[in-house]
Amino acid sequence: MTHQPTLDEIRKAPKVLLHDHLDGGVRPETVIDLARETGYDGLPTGDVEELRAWFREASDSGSLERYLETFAHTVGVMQTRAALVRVAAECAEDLADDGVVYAEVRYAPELHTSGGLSLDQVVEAVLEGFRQGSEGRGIRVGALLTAMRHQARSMEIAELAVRYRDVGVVGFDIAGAEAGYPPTRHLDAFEYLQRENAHFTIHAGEGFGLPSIWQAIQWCGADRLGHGVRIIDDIQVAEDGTAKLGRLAAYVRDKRIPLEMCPTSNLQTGAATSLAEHPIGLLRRLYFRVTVNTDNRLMSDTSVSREFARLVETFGYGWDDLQWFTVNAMKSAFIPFDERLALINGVIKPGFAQLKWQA
Ligand SMILES: O=c1[nH]cnc2c1ncn2[C@H]1C[C@H](O)[C@@H](CO)O1
Ligand SMILES: [Zn+2]
Repeated sequence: MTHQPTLDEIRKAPKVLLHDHLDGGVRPETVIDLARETGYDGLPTGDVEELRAWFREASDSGSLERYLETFAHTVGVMQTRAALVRVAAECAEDLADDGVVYAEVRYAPELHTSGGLSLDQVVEAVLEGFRQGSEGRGIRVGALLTAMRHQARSMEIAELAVRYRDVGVVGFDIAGAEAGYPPTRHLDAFEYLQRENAHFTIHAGEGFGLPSIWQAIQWCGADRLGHGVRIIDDIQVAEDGTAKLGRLAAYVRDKRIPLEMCPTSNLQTGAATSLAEHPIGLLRRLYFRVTVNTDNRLMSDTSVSREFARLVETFGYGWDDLQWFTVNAMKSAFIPFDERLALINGVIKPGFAQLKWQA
């Protein structure tokens, strides 16, 4: 290994993204275009660069609740079929340009019906956009349907996810403010999904701590954890660096439960204080099944490559670490085993081997 991977080299690596919100990754210029086309008049500015900076700064609030307020503007312009097709197509294009070869992109269908679309029409529009944007670009994009945890539509959304599972929807999720809205509030939806042999992840351990993670896994049966950073509260590190895992942390590691970590987003919402102190460093050292994600590319002005580059800079990671995160993510995807394996052996490993050879 001669030098640390640079951002340009990382962009060329075949990457996998499991946690990315469609309404958190809209291009600023598209937000402005769509606002004009759909008559949305709530934007803080009509200038592309100012709007890009506004999202980044307004999201730096240190609170998940305030961070989520910025979504009013993206959701506000995503209320027509044409807008949803465009945003989804551009999402697939942007991820492919960043070198992502497999992505699971999530959004909440219930937030996109105020212009008169039905839930089914919302799902069909987004799938069409992913299809258009992926075509010929060497990327596969699956959808995760999110239910908002403060609302009461999770069963309906879970049924929607099952209905569309053979045509591009690969799983289910709950998102929104975590404190006060525990995962068990949606237990019926999770039990339904389990009976249907369907996959789901749960945002847990981001804006709230261990009880949320415990419920997500032990009551609801989550396959993966969105963020999960607060699992760190169940790990004690002695002065000599040795770590003692509590029962929940040990369970998460032993069962290889994937953690969808989103470092930059966590700094903005206050889930972590600095990148150097971000739990990802310890969790990677302890071989938890860590994956690296963007959460919201617009709000965090980021990409998978940039998240990787920041980790390289902070923790001194090399190609082997980046490949490890990537293989972890591919193993944790919600598509069938044989398809995951084909991507690992046919795309990811050869891609990283070439970059390592060139380094
Ligand atoms: O990091 C997050 N935690 C909880 N909820 C989130 C996060 N990022 C986005 N959301 C919410 C806001 C979006 O409107 C919704 C669906 O993508 O999910
Ligand atoms: Zn998220």
